Formats: sequence, structure tokens, C-alpha cells
Amino acid sequence: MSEPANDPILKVEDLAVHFPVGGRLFGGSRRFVHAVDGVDLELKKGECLGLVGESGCGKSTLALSILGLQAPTRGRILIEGRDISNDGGNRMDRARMAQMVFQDPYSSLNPRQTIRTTLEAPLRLHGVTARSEIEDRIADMLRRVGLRPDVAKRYPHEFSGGQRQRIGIARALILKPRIVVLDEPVSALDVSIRAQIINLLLELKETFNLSYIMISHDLGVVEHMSDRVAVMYLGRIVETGGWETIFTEPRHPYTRALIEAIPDPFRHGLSTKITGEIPNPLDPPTGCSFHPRCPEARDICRAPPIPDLEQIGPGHLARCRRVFDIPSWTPPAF
Ligand SMILES: Nc1ncnc2c1ncn2[C@@H]1O[C@H](COP(=O)(O)OP(=O)(O)OP(=O)(O)O)[C@@H](O)[C@H]1O
Repeated sequence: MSEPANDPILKVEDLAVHFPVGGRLFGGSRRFVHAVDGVDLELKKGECLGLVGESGCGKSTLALSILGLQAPTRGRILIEGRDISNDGGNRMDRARMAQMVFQDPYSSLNPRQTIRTTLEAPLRLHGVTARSEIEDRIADMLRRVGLRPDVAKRYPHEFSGGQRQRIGIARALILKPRIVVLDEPVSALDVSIRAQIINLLLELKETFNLSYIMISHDLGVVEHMSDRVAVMYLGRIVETGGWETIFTEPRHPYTRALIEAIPDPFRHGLSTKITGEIPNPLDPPTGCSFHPRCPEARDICRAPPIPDLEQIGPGHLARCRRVFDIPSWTPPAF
């Protein structure tokens, strides 16, 4: 993995996204889901940040805010130092800065459009109108993702899942964005071609000096791709650090449980399951929101307020009151 440069290309400061939901509390006040609740993070140039956590923890809402597709309730998003939190009028600029590769290559491409039309649309929208330039850029991008330029005249149904994901990657990169959000980019693909797509994404990151935010519930994929990892639970980051620190010395009991749940092929696909359900986000537990599922929870964990995200080592932060009291972690025996 290459050493990323130090400058942050993206800074997220105290970001919150609260969605109003049906029903009112006794007394008439509205109810809100706190999908993202006070997230701070930085993405350095050339870095891949893995964003992990179970379904419903707020990963997609955070990603959509970064892409400008979801207005924040509170906080700031700075791309290359510019606050873009509420500049909806600058969507065009934002599309040049940040793009997304979607999880499902089957539903993310329009079945009625040729690949050329799919790749041409963002170029035209951003003022590239000369036919020869459009042709050159489409052909170049298709080659970069490992496809022949003549596939441009074909339709999505003519391609396999892996080829469609290559087309999805070409669409995300055609405007030469600086940041790419990868939303579970290989989880819908055959296991046999996942490694090819992961390697392609790593190669393109170097070629175009991209910075990635990689969303996944699958820590196995994140381990391969990420320089740093942020673990989310119920709208908040509960642990963050370099990938090696997170995978070899996780300190938050939730991170440990996620790592222990990585399916291990040597154990015939068996893995430890995290016990209990994610709490109802409309009625979150007091104190540490993980305490009802945490094997290390004590009374102190149940008491308000919510624990802070505290530095526990170089570049390593965790949101756990018992972080220095709980036993050291032994990696699962493979
Ligand atoms: N538009 C919305 N209106 C109301 N609640 C929403 C909305 N979008 C998301 N939520 C809620 O916000 C919380 C976070 O959802 P989000 O989709 O961001 O989680 P996620 O971690 O990306 O999950 P997944 O991995 O399943 O995509 C969930 O409780 C979800 O039900």
C-alpha cells in the first residue's frame, strides 16, 4: 500500500443528519432518526478510508452528504478547504470533486442506454461537447477499466456482473473526480471476480491519484484496501485508526466483534455472530449506545452522557469508557 500524502482532501466536522419520521412524542414534538450524529473525519489525498459497521449505522447517509445528495442538519463538509455543506447550487462542481461507485452493477446502469450514452451524459453536462473529445475520453476510460473501446455501442444486459462494475467505475471516473465513494463495490459480485475489481480499484487510485471512502459491512474487503478504518455504530464513529492497528489491536468491543465475525474460509465459512439487535435509532440506549450488546458493559457504560471519542494511541481513537480496563484482545485462531 502506498504512503498517502498528509493534506486532507476532505474534512467532515461534527456532521449530523436527522430525519423526521412519522408520529409525535407525547406533548407534540416531532420524532427524528439521528442517522448521523456528530461525525468528524478526515480523508487524506491518495488515501483509502474504510467506513464499516452493520446495516443502519449511517454509512450511506454520511456518504450521500459528502456527495452533496443529502443536506446535513448540522456540521460542515470541506473539500480542499472549501465548505460545501450547503452549496446545493454548486452541484456541478461537487460532481467534479466526488463520485460514487454503487454496490449493484445490475441495477445501477440504465438498461435502455448504450454504454456510450451512459458515459457521455456526465461529460456533456459538464461542458464537454466536441465529438472527438467525447469519443477519446470514453475510449480511454474504457481501456483504463480493462474493456475494449468498441463495447461502447453495447447495452448493459450484454455484460457480466464484473464487466458491468467496470462500466460503473468508468462512469464514476469519467469526470476525473478527486474523491470516490465506493459503496460495497464487490459485495454483489461473484467471489471469483472480486479480487480483480479490488485490484483494478487500487490500480486506478494510483493512476488518477484518487482518494477513496470505501463503505462495507465486510471487514475482509476493507482489510485489503484501506489505509485507515472508521467504525460506525448508531450514527457515530466508535473507533478509528490505521488499518493494521484496527485489525491487530482493536480496542472497542464493537470493532472486536466485527473482526471476529469475518467469515473464515479455513473454518468452512463459520464465523462468530454479533449477538443482539441494533437498538431502535428512535429510542437509543442511554450512555454508550453499544452497551446492551457489549460483553464488557458495566453500570458506568449505561449512565449518560454518551462517551467521547478519545485518543488512545497515535492516530487511534475509541469511544469507550472502559477502553483501558477491558482485557487485551486475542485475534481469532484461524
Ligand atoms: N430518508 C430517510 N428517512 C428516514 N430515515 C432514514 C432515511 N434514510 C436513512 N434513514 C435511517 O437512518 C439510519 C441510517 O441509515 P443508512 O442507510 O445511512 O445506514 P447504512 O449503515 O448505510 O445501512 P446499509 O448498510 O443497510 O445501507 C437507519 O436507521 C435508516 O433507517
